[in-house]
This record gives sequence, structure tokens and C-alpha cells, in this order.
Amino acid sequence: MNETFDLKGKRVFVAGHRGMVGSAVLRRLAVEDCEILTATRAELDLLDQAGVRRWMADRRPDAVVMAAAKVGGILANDRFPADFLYDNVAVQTNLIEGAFRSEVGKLLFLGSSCIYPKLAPQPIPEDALLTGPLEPTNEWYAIAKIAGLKLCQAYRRQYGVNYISAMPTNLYGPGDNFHLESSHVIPALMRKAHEAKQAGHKTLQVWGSGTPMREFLHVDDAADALVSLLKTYSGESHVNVGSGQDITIAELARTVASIVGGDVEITFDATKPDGTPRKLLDVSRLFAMGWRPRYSLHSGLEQTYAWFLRHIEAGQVRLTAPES
Ligand SMILES: NC(=O)c1ccc[n+]([C@@H]2O[C@H](COP(=O)([O-])OP(=O)(O)OC[C@H]3O[C@@H](n4cnc5c(N)ncnc54)[C@H](OP(=O)(O)O)[C@@H]3O)[C@@H](O)[C@H]2O)c1
Ligand SMILES: C[C@@H]1O[C@H](OP(=O)(O)OP(=O)(O)OC[C@H]2O[C@@H](n3cnc4c(=O)[nH]c(N)nc43)[C@H](O)[C@@H]2O)[C@@H](O)[C@H](O)[C@@H]1O
Repeated sequence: MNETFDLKGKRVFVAGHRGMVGSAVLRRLAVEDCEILTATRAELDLLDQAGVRRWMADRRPDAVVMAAAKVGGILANDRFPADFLYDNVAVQTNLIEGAFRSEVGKLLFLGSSCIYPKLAPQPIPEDALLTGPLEPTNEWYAIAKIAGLKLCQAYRRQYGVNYISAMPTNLYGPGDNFHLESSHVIPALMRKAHEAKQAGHKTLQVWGSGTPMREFLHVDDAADALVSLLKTYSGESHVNVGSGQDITIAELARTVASIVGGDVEITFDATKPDGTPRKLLDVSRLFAMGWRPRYSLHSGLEQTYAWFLRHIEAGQVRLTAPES
């Protein structure tokens, strides 16, 4: 089940290499003896099936890491269900089918912890998939991601290809999207706390009740786990990728506020959704392979805020709405 895929001398296509996860995968692959292939959206729109087929046939990668997707936080998922379902089904289907046609030997698909039922047992084992109703704010994205992991399984069963899937928990770190409407919670709170400090404002507004719990993983740890799976994992089941620890959103807000500094009072905006109450992944399968994260949440947040400060003045932080 775990035959090794040696990256030495291999041509690895990282789809979505300008995104938070894709750029972290590039940093991690830089220490492997492989050739990295990339394409910007202008060079290759992954919604274009014929274009993806041509690109794959022309460039002939040995492996594909699928870090390209339509991604956003709770509000974006809730507001743009058609985009999150259509774009993700199209991008992932084009990449998986295009890779198969061009005889790609190894492919890693990335899902998300929102594939599991809203009220799944905690921590959530891989086999909780499809055992109950999904969280309504992100069911469109979740259904696309479930289709992606099932497409990898289907190609594996029908054609015997080594296509695997990883399900990362909520990620954060350098290169994240800090746009306040479309981002995830960590970049949003970090930006809000930073701007409050600069303006001398005394409140940090947190969406929802603050009671939901979330598990977080620094993106460089996630990239390390993903490359490790690419090299060593060949199973049909998807694998959870997380830190194994979660905290409440209220506690996260206090931690971010203390790292950013400034003296803010935390307030809660009950008009915004809470989403799923808890989604802590059972990471025993990944940890049994010997993998562990390097960042604690606190050290990861400090590293991310230091990155934010180094890049904000140069205009290298994503503060505006992502391209659709
Ligand atoms: N962020 C998280 O918390 C999290 C958690 C679990 C799993 N994941 C998974 O990790 C993967 C990457 O997420 P991320 O956070 O890195 O997102 P991201 O920062 O938004 O990056 C997504 C990348 O995909 C590219 N892309 C999207 N549609 C495309 C298209 N039609 N053609 C070409 N490129 C396209 C984007 O290109 P542009 O640069 O041109 O926009 C961008 O580089 C996704 O599969 C996501 O489900 C993320
Ligand atoms: C990893 C992704 O997680 C996403 O769910 P999900 O954890 O709720 O994604 P987030 O948007 O990170 O929100 C997590 C929690 O933080 C709260 N929150 C508090 N303040 C803020 C804020 O200023 N911005 C944001 N964005 N949240 C905030 C939010 O209400 C929710 O309870 C899914 O929608 C995706 O499909 C995907 O699975």
C-alpha cells in the first residue's frame, strides 16, 4: 500500500503555485532533487479542459500536486455556491483526466476538512466521510471536494493509477488571502488587529459567537506533510492532514490580538455565521507514518505576522478580492 515514489529527477507540476499552499509546496520541493513545472492562470486556465489536455501532453509531468482551487472562508463559500461548486469540479476534473491521458504516474489531490458531516464524531476519522449531512455554509465546496477524492479513487480502481488524496485542516501562513470578506479567520483577524492597532481603535470584531472550535496547521507544515504523502503513500483512502489540536475562535482572537499588540476589546458580530461547531481531524493515520508538525499555533502565528509586516509595505500581501 505504501510503495515509494522517488522524486529524484522527476518532473512535478504544482498546479496553483501562486496560492498559499502551492507556494509552500514549491518551497518544500526546492530541497528535493526534482524539476518543478508551473503555469500561471494567464498561461493555463484550468477551467479550459482542452487547454489542460494540451498542456499535459506537451509538458509530460511525472507527478501532479493539485493546489489549484476556488478557495475562501465561511462567507465567500456561503455567498458564491455556484462558483465554489462549478469551478472546483471543473478544475479538478480537468486536471485528473488530463493527467490520466498523459500517463502521469502520481497525482495528489487536496480536499478539505469540510468534506465531513457537520456533526461528525470528534476527532474525525477518515471513514466518517458520507455518514451524515454537511455544514450548509460550505456544502457546495465540500461536494466538489468529495467528487475530487472519489474521482481519484475511481481512476485508481478502473485504471490502476496511483492517484491519492489528502484532506488538510484549516491552514494559514505566508501568502494567505487577507481580504476581509473572502478570507479565512486567521488572516482576517490578523489584518483587523493590525489595522486597529495602527488606527488606535479599541475593538476587534469577531464574526459569530466565538464558540466554534477550529484546528489550524501552518502551511509550511502542511506542505511538508503533502510532499511526504506524495513520496510514500499509495493507498486508496484519503488521509487527514492536521495538527491534532483545536481551540475556540474566541481564544484564537485573544491570541492573535496579543501577538499583534495593541489594547483591543474583542466583540462578537452575531449576524455572521458560526459554521460547523467543531472539526478536529483524527490524524492518527498520518502520525503513524512518523510525520509531526513543527510549528505550534503560537509560533506559527508569530511567524505569519512577521511575514505580514515584512510584506505589507511592499504591497505583497493579498488585501483585495481574489480573481474569479
Ligand atoms: N486555505 C486553507 O485553509 C485550506 C484548507 C484545506 C485545504 N486547502 C486546499 O489547498 C488548496 C489550495 O488552497 P490555498 O489556500 O492555497 O488557495 P489560494 O491561495 O486561493 O490558491 C489557489 C490557487 O489556485 C489557482 N487557481 C484557481 N482557479 C484557477 C484556474 N481556473 N486556473 C488556474 N489557476 C487557478 C489560483 O490562481 P491565481 O493565483 O491566478 O488566483 C491560486 O494560485 C485547495 O485545494 C484547498 O482546498 C486549503
Ligand atoms: C478550510 C475552509 O474552512 C471554511 O470554513 P470555516 O472553518 O468555517 O472557515 P473560516 O472562514 O476560517 O471561519 C472559521 C470560524 O471563524 C469565525 N470568524 C470570526 N471572525 C472571522 C472573520 O473575520 N473572518 C472569517 N472568515 N471567519 C471569522 C467564523 O464565523 C467561523 O466560525 C470553509 O467555508 C471552507 O469550505 C474550507 O473548508
